[in-house]
Amino acid sequence: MQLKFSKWHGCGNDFVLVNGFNENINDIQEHSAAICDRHFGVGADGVILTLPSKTCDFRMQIFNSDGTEAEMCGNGIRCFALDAYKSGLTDKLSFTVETKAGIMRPRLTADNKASVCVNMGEPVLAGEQIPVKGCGSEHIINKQITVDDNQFYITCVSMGNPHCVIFVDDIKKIDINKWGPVLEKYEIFPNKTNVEFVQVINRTHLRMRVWERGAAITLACGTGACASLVASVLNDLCDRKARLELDGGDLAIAWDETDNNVYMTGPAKKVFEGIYYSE
Ligand SMILES: N[C@H](CCC[C@H](N)C(=O)O)C(=O)O
Repeated sequence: MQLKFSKWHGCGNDFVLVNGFNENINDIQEHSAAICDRHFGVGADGVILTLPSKTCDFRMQIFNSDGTEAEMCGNGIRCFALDAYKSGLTDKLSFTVETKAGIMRPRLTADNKASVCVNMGEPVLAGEQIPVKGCGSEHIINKQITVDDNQFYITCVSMGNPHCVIFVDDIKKIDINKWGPVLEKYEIFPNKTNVEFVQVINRTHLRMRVWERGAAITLACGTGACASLVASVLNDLCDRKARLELDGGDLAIAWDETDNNVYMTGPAKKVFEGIYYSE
């Protein structure tokens, strides 16, 4: 297989983007883990496909570096949108993208600097829809769980993909490599979950680190930043608009009170193009 791709990142969360209009992408999911391998492949947190859609301007598919398909990717869709515009697939500055998490609406800034605002839709809070087992339609806000004799207080939010948000006093003291995988696969999460650890700096500044479902620690997670903002508002720890400071950069997240949609604004950067060869 030969595959033309472009390599992008959003706050250091990096992706191999493949244009499904031109490339043969039939069995790409089974190759996605190999493509993402940082020694034997291109190296990335995920593979993102740009595809036609019957209902929207485009369709986006996202595969994690372990080969699993996710419903949505916040950093990825900013890269997706800027790539679609810069590669001439569209001349529109705002358009619709069909995803497994619903229709997303990226908007590019007129002077085409590499900042993209995305309407990420409404957060889902009912336990059974996130999903979190055994909670019915209850919202999971600051709920105590005990995992391997350790207590955690979790707030769960879906942005189309599941997130478990945990507030900590000092982000530097959390062993994410230990607790991330344990919580990702914890029994109450039937589809597993992304895990965000959040330190509240003040009511308009959150510091977040993430263990991503299917990708382990990444430098940033856009859907996770949205979920972290929503969880912080639900716990009255921050305002509805805040700076999310991630390992790889900052995102501006706002949960609009009038339309209940979450808006994410942040950078997207193209690093290189190439051809991937697989035996
Ligand atoms: N690992 C995530 C998908 C990528 C999301 C993240 N990279 C983002 O920017 O939102 C999941 O399985 O739900």
